[in-house]
Amino acid sequence: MKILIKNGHVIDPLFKKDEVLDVLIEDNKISKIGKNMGVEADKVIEAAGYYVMPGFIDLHVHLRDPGFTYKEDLSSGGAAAARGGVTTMCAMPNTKPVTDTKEMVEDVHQRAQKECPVQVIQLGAVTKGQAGVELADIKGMAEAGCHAISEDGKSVMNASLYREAMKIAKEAGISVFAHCEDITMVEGGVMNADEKARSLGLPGITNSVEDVIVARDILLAKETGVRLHLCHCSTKDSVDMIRLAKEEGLPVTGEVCPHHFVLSTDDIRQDDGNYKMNPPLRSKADVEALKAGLQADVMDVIATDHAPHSAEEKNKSMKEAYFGIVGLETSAALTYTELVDKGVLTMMQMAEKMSYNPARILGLEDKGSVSEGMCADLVIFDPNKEYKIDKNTFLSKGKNTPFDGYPVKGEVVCTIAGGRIVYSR
Ligand SMILES: NC(=O)N[C@@H](CC(=O)O)C(=O)O
Ligand SMILES: [Zn+2]
Ligand SMILES: [Zn+2]
Repeated sequence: MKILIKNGHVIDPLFKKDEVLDVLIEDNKISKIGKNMGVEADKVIEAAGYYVMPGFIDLHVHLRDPGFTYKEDLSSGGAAAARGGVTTMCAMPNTKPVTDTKEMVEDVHQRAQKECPVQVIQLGAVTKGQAGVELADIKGMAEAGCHAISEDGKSVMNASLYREAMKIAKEAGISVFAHCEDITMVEGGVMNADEKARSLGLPGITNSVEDVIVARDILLAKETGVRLHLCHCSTKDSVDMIRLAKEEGLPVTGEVCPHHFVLSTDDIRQDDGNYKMNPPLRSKADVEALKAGLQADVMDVIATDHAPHSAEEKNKSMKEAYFGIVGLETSAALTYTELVDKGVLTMMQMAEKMSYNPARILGLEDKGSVSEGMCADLVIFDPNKEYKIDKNTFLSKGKNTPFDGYPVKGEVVCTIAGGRIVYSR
């Protein structure tokens, strides 16, 4: 199968290409890139006025499969990813049972080949059952291709055990993806600890709940030499600590989720569970620090933390609702609208943070770039389309979003994964 994408504005972070070009795909590879190519193809896609970018690589997705498939499964999560321009995604292991063995990682990888239109990389848990007591088979899961371990949903509170896990991960050549939250400090908090929480009569989560674990984990990464990726950073001090770690040359990367750079605690108008996520929406000062961190490339990755839940689990008060919101189908539009269109990031930086840098973190040599010989994972993006986000159009089973009705600019026109068209507007 040959697909020719004509006249698109190619953004390639690897060779820093930023110009109108044609892209030819043959089978699952990008075979040729050039100006006004006159080649025969089975399918020609006219992309004038659109960006052609490397398919997005989302390092942080909850696919809920196995065990919570009423919230999402490989197929519905895959459809949502394709619609969002995501061609590779990392599935977090807080499933039921917890994904903590080599066999479970292999099972998801095998099923995903049939059930999911985009690539799934299943991450392994750090401890058995995410119970924080005994280490999971990190080496075995690495052999099964997990690329990283994560206890996401919580932190491994026993620093000695975590340090041991880091040593094994380092040895196995995989990364640690850290959810930073000192559970002993949460004290029942459901949103940012501030005036808004007090006015709503809700218990708050302070910034230090995140910051003390960010500090600890950077120090543990320094000691063990493991590649550390800090998930869903939400505070100014997280950004500052990652800056310092990078200045020291440590292999530390930082992730920001769209909801944390678009919304602040001020946007919470009432006690609505769809505004509840972990970490919570923070102050305006934190939001500005996250944006500045992204702009300065202190923060490397934009990932969704796509966390689908059922309507019953979310349409209630903050105290009762589960933590988490969906993100796969809103991430590109929110990033373009809030960061690129407003001049915070260039289009190249968007491609770096949503594709190139994640590919480097995962060690995927043939992804994250629109250049000859690379895997044919591409997204065609229309930067001019203006519309309001409508949760009823989501292909995800999860409709839990605070962005329903939110005006955005930018839409995925077409997603190509492994040389196959997996989504078309
Ligand atoms: N982010 C969330 O609020 N929830 C996530 C867990 C997590 O990412 O920590 C979930 O699994 O629902
Ligand atoms: Zn988390
Ligand atoms: Zn998560």
